Amino acid sequence: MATSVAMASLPLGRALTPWSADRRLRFRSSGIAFASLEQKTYAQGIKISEGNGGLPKVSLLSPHGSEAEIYLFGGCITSWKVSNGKDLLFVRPDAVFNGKKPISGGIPHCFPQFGPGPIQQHGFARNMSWSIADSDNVEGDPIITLELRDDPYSRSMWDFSFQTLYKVKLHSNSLSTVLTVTNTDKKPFSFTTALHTYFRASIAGVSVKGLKGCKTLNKDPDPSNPLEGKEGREVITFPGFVDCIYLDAPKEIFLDNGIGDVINIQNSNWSDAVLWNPYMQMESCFKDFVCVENAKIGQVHLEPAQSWTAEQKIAIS
Ligand SMILES: O=P(O)(O)OC[C@H]1O[C@@H](O)[C@H](O)[C@@H](O)[C@@H]1O
Repeated sequence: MATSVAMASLPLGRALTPWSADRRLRFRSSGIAFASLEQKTYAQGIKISEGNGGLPKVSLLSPHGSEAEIYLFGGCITSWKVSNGKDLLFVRPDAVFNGKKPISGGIPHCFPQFGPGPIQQHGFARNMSWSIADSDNVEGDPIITLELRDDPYSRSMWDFSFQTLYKVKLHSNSLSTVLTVTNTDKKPFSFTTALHTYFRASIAGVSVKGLKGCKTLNKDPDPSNPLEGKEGREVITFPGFVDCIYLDAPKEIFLDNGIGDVINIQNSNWSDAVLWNPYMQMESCFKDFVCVENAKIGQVHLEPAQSWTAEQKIAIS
């Protein structure tokens, strides 16, 4: 039976955005934020706790044994474990949890710019604190909806009023996310976006299937001036540096992570895909992950009050 616990957006979440050092210190020392977060009632299978660096973390726990963790800072899913306990996502060893720099790993947001472009690489959404807008439980599957709105920090880079809602649902063998961007301004805006998913992997054994025939924009060697091409391979492997955009990618692609799992990556309305492995640029960890990203590389144009939505579902067979 579906249980729904609707909550007002936490004003504190807004107050914590952007996550300046002063605010973080106040947050950590006073405990007000946690008290406020912990006092709320959440749907079954949802827990709020203090994560790395004292940052608030949402845990989703499924009765089937799967688990996910999401940091409100960046709205970043940092862990997705299926019932065998193996984490299918990867957080880089150099990741910091200081509420100032984006968390490097898991599923960071790129919004409102995939990049490169006029504002910071991958935009500011991964660098701001999201709030909890709602929680739910449908037939045992926990669901959390996070929200991000503009504030002076975002406005300093991108002067628009917006709302993004990010609904994360944990199933027994999959994790689905729905991202909705709404123009709450009086003027139109355009954006690009991506879910920059870091999958745990053994790079020598990694392959991606399903992208043959796509138009490509190869960011190697020059990310600002990508080379146009067409993917001719059924099976893409990662023998060296890879940084490539696939335009009009299919609704389903398959990742063999080289450590025993085939992950089915489905999407609706994420029109493009990105494959990235930094190879020797990240000598200490490139062997342990691959990024397979659902993206929207062409500008999404929204008139006032219009919304754009895209869904991603990652599942193991
Ligand atoms: O910001 P991060 O997590 O280090 O990722 C950077 C990489 O992200 C990828 O999505 C881009 O295609 C690369 O060009 C870029 O270098």
